[in-house]
Amino acid sequence: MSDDLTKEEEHELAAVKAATLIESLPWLKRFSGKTVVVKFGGNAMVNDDLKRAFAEDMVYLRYAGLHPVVVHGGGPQISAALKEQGIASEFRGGYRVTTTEAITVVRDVLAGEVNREIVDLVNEHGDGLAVGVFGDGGSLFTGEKKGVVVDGEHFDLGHVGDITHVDPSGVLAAIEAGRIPIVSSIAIDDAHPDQALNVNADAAAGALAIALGAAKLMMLTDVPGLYRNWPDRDSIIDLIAVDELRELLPSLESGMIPKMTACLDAVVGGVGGATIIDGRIPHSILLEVFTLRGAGTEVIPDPSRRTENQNTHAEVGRRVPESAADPGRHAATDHASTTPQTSTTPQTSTTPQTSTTHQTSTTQKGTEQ
Ligand SMILES: Nc1ncnc2c1ncn2[C@@H]1O[C@H](COP(=O)(O)OP(=O)(O)O)[C@@H](O)[C@H]1O
Ligand SMILES: CC(=O)N[C@@H](CCC(=O)OP(=O)(O)O)C(=O)O
Repeated sequence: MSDDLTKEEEHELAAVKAATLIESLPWLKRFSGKTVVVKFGGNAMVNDDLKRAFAEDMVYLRYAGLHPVVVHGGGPQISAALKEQGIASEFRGGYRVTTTEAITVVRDVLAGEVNREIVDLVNEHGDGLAVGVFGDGGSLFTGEKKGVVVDGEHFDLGHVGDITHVDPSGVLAAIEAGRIPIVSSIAIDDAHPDQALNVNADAAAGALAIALGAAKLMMLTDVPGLYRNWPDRDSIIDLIAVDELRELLPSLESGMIPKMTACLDAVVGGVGGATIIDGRIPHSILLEVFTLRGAGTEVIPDPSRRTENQNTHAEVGRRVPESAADPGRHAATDHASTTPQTSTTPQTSTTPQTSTTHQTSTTQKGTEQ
């Protein structure tokens, strides 16, 4: 403890630390032995201190008895590589238009550079626990091409796809071996199995969380959470049930569209809860998992549709508004099971998403990140 502190201050500080530790007890009990999927976005990867804090968090979760699975993005890193090679890159409705020339770069950056970097980082703190898994290896992700409708106009996105099939056996084997899988968001194109598809990393994290029957999905990003009226900073949402999110979805912009769609699909698909977290705050994952208040915006199931896996929030009384925490209705289990879904189709979306045409967006992500 600091020499500058009085004895009384030292005792107070110790009491705060003890209170923080003991606050984590219900969450340790709740999540120990459970799988949590963490989406690590490219925007959260630009700072070395944050990357190190993220790696420490993954190792901490593992040693606390949870099974973290990382799905990473790499949007800014892909943009930089494409620019360096003089390949044009633009976004439509939150998705990168990916030409035949670009898909090779996308795969090289995600599976080569970014995946290896995260594996190395986690291994620095975690005694070799991390293992890299490529989405298009061992048929983890299979997908089909998708297009997007923006302002009523249909756009071809090239080698971009939705995941239609997840085979999580490789990831499950890694989890069972006590490892931390680090997964890149590339899929095999079902129509052309020798070709890769560029899959939005949020969508990949959501699909994997469903297939693993995860207790939680956490998405690290560069804002404190979801804003009802973006960019009005007073409109941050702490907790949102899927019905309300479904209504809000058409008003969202750019990168928030795939992110919130993935959260919605994950929770509808049986994942315990999905949270958007500010990745710019060091150790925000630990705050989300182990504190009563949590962090960011949490998406929860509608009360009448909760599964056993999804009772956690209401039971512990965390952030749940009265309307969403109707204890009389918790037992209802009218949809997805809590057991790992293996090779079934994970996209149980009730959002305005189809396999070929995605959510209409009123605005577009810029041509370069
Ligand atoms: N309603 C909203 N609430 C919060 N952020 C929003 C909203 N609508 C659009 N955004 C934008 O979405 C961005 C996050 O998406 P994205 O850039 O794809 O993140 P990441 O790279 O972390 O996946 C934010 O930085 C913000 O600019
Ligand atoms: C289709 C599509 O847009 N794919 C994304 C994949 C990477 C990603 O999602 O990275 P972030 O999570 O860092 O944004 C892209 O090419 O940028």
